Amino acid sequence: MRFDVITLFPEQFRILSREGVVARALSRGIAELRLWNPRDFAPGPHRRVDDRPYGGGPGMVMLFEPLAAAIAAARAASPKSQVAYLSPQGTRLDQDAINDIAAKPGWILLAGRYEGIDERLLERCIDQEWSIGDYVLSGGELPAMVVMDAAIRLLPGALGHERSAYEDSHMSGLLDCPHFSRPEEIDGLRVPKVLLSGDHGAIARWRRQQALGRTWLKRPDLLAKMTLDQATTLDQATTLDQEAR
Ligand SMILES: CN1CCN(C(=O)c2nonc2N)CC1
Repeated sequence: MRFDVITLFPEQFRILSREGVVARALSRGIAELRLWNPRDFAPGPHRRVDDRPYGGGPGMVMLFEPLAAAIAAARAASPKSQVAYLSPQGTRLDQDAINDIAAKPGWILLAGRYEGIDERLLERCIDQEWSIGDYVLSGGELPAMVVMDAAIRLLPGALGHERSAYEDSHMSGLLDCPHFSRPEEIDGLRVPKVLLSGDHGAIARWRRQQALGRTWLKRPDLLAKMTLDQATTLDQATTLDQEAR
């Protein structure tokens, strides 16, 4: 899977290639990342990438021409990729959306800055607009990294234990179950006995019950979204899990 990111701050993306799941996926060729700086596509000696907004008002707007040229160059390099702009006005991303994103061959992510981009880019050059949440950040770089992290970890081979991605929160439509590790007791707080029993069926049932209970208490909206067939799939997965262990 390939990501092309259009950003005025390519250095920010160094963190992705340093350590962790994404860095490992990049080093193994499971995912690719190429960065495009609009300033390299800005004409004239000053290579302007922003200017004042028509109609007045605070801040600056990113200019159409350099971004359109950078998008065209990225499209030429990644012809199978669609273009997505990260912004608070975009479609709010959830795990289902990330699953769909991860199923595509690649994405060109436009990370905006300042007050935003010239609106005509959305009409002429951008295929999708995504938001990572209803709050305003200082730029689109962190949202782009959030999308890359969430999608790349789903790719085959990206995580050590293939099933981990499936068992994570939200993958099954539920919140995650509680996790415990050594020691068995901390300040009178003991690890649930079932987790020490070695009975994998009982452990799987306990974990599913905990996930359902937590979701009911913390995010009942997720349960409302969950269809009966998903719940059945969850049961089947758990049964398969039991048989496999
Ligand atoms: C121009 N720039 C404004 C700030 N921004 C966001 O707040 C954002 N992006 O994706 N989800 C979000 N929330 C990115 C774009």
